[in-house]
Amino acid sequence: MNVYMFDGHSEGRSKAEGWLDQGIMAFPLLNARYEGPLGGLDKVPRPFLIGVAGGTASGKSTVCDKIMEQLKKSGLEHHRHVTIISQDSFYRDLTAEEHERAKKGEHNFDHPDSFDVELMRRTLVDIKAGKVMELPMYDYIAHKRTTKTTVIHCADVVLFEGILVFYFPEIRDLFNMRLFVDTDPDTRLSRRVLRDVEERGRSLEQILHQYMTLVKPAFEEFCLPTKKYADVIIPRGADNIVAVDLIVQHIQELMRPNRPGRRQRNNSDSIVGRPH
Ligand SMILES: Nc1ncnc2c1ncn2[C@@H]1O[C@H](COP(=O)(O)OP(=O)(O)O)[C@@H](O)[C@H]1O
Ligand SMILES: O=c1ccn([C@@H]2O[C@H](COP(=O)(O)O)[C@@H](O)[C@H]2O)c(=O)[nH]1
Repeated sequence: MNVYMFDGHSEGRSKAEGWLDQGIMAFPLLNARYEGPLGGLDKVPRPFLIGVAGGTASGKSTVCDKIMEQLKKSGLEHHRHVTIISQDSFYRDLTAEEHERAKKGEHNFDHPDSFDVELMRRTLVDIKAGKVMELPMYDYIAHKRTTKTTVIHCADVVLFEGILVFYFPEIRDLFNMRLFVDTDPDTRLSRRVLRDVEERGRSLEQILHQYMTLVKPAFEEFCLPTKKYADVIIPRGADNIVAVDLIVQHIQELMRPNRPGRRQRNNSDSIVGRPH
C-alpha cells in the first residue's frame, strides 16, 4: 500500500505531483489496522485528522513534512500510516473569463469562493470513513485541477493543509486537532516571491501585484481571523522545533495502543494553549 508525502516543490505543478514524483512512501504500513472513523470513548478516531492553516508561504507544507519526519523517527511508522493533503487540490474550476484574469494575477485565489467546499467536505468525510479516495491534483501554472488524481488509502493520521482550512465550519468541525502556522508577513512574502518565480512560473511584477491587491487583503479578512480556532499556534513555522516536537509527542501519545483513558478529542482540548 502506498502513501504519498507531498513536498510542494515540483515545478509549476501540484504539491501532490511533487510527492508522487519522489515516489515517496511516507510510512510503511506494518501491522496496519483500521478501527473506523470514530472509536468508542476509549479510542482516538481513525484516521486522526489534523488541520494545518496559515498564510501563504507560512510553512504549512514544511511543518507537515516535519511532523511526518518526526513521527517516522519515533517508531510510529511501524504502526501508523500518515498522509498529507493540500487544500489547493480543491480549487474550483475557473470560467474562461476568470482564467484570463488568473493569468494576469487578477483572480482571487485567496477568497473562500475560490474553493469547491462541497468536494472538500465529501472527500474528508470519506477519508474519515476509511474509504480509498482519489484526490484531484492542482496545477498552479494552468490554474486548474488536472485530470490526474492521487489515490489516498485509509490512513491513521491525515494532515490537511491550506490557507482556509479553518474558514468553513463544515470543514473545521471535521478536525481532531488544529494547528496554525504563524509566520511574519515579510518572511512569507519573500518566500512566496522566490517560490512563485521558481516553481509557479510567475513574474516578480505579477506576484507583487497579486499579493498587494488580493493575497494580503484576503489573508487579513479570511485567514488570520481563523487563528482563534487553532489548538496550537506555531510561531516561525518549521523553525520552531520545540512546537513541532510537542505536537509530535502529543500525536504519539494519542496513538499509543492501550493508552489509559484514551478518548475522542473534545473541542475544549488543548495541547499547548489556546489563542487569546
Ligand atoms: N523555516 C523555513 N526556512 C526557510 N525557508 C522555508 C521555511 N519554511 C518554508 N520555507 C520555504 O518557503 C516556501 C513556502 O513554504 P511552504 O512550506 O510550501 O509554505 P506553505 O505550505 O505555507 O505555502 C518554500 O519554498 C519553502 O521551502
Ligand atoms: O492557481 C493558483 C492557485 C493558488 N494560488 C495561490 O496559492 C496560495 C495558496 O498556496 P500556499 O501554498 O498556501 O501559498 C494562495 O495564496 C493563492 O494566491 C495562485 O497564485 N494561483
